[in-house]
Amino acid sequence: MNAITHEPRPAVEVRDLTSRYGAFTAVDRVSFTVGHGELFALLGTNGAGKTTTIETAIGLRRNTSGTVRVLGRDPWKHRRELAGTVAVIGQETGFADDLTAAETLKLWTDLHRLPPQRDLLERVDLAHRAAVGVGALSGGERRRLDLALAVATGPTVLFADEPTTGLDPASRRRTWGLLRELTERGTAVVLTTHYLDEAAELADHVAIMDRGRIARFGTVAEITASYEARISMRPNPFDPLALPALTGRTSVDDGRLTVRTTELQADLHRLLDWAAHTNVELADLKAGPATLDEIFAELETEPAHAA
Ligand SMILES: Nc1ncnc2c1ncn2[C@@H]1O[C@H](COP(=O)(O)OP(=O)(O)OP(=O)(O)O)[C@@H](O)[C@H]1O
Repeated sequence: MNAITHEPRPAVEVRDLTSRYGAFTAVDRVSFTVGHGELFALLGTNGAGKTTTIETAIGLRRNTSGTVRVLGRDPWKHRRELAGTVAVIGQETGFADDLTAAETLKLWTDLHRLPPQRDLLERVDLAHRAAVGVGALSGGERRRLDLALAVATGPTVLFADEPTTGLDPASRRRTWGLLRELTERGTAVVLTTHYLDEAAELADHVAIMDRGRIARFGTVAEITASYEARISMRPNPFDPLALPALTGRTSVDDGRLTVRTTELQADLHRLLDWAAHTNVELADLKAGPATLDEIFAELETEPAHAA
């Protein structure tokens, strides 16, 4: 139906993308590529530039400099041609607000000459909202309807801006299943999210944006491995001077002891051993890699990027 064919080149190529709002640089020389069947997750603090990047990639915003190619095309110039193969979650669907969710899905499948797919509303937890006008759906429900439309057609590229924000854990997992189904069918997915577990679950590669730049890139495991692991607890009784020798750095905040360490297992062993021998209770003990919040907090303390 459309002239865009699969090419060996990446589905999405962003090179040195810079976007300014007046004098303010919201996206600063960002580069990444996404292959067919790959899921690329963009994470970042609020205002890091994720939405601006996505809006540029779907042709809603013109970049100040750099190049953006989606299926080899400039999305700003070829948005209409790309519309048949590129789907977007999180922007206006373009459907009439007074059509119900069920009517919207039927119109969509009819337009694409697909058989009716009534179970799709159920799969995105919208069966109970089937008769509700699209205009009366919440933001999260609209994103799920967008996802149902995307799953129905199996787009070549899907841009999903925070598809799971506001969903309960069970709905999030169902959404993950549908996104995985799409990548297995070859769809390239660019996802923005505020959740590291979501990126860990789904993404082949992750970029963490901070103040317009990609501050970290890799798999979630690679990124978290580049930060010290954390052990934290509320020792009871607590005498900071009685702690055993540890490899990691300790800090105390409001009775909670935190150890930042590159030797998680060894330091945890030392602490447990010490607690057993000294009859100290390690209340609310947590141990594991740095969380996204901790990574963001550390990024924020890094100096602003050099120009
Ligand atoms: N229309 C605009 N005019 C001026 N500044 C803008 C405009 N839109 C966004 N910005 C600024 O550009 C920066 C990047 O915004 P953007 O929405 O891309 O970030 P984000 O990473 O998607 O944030 P969030 O997670 O909060 O959605 C922010 O500092 C924001 O205030």
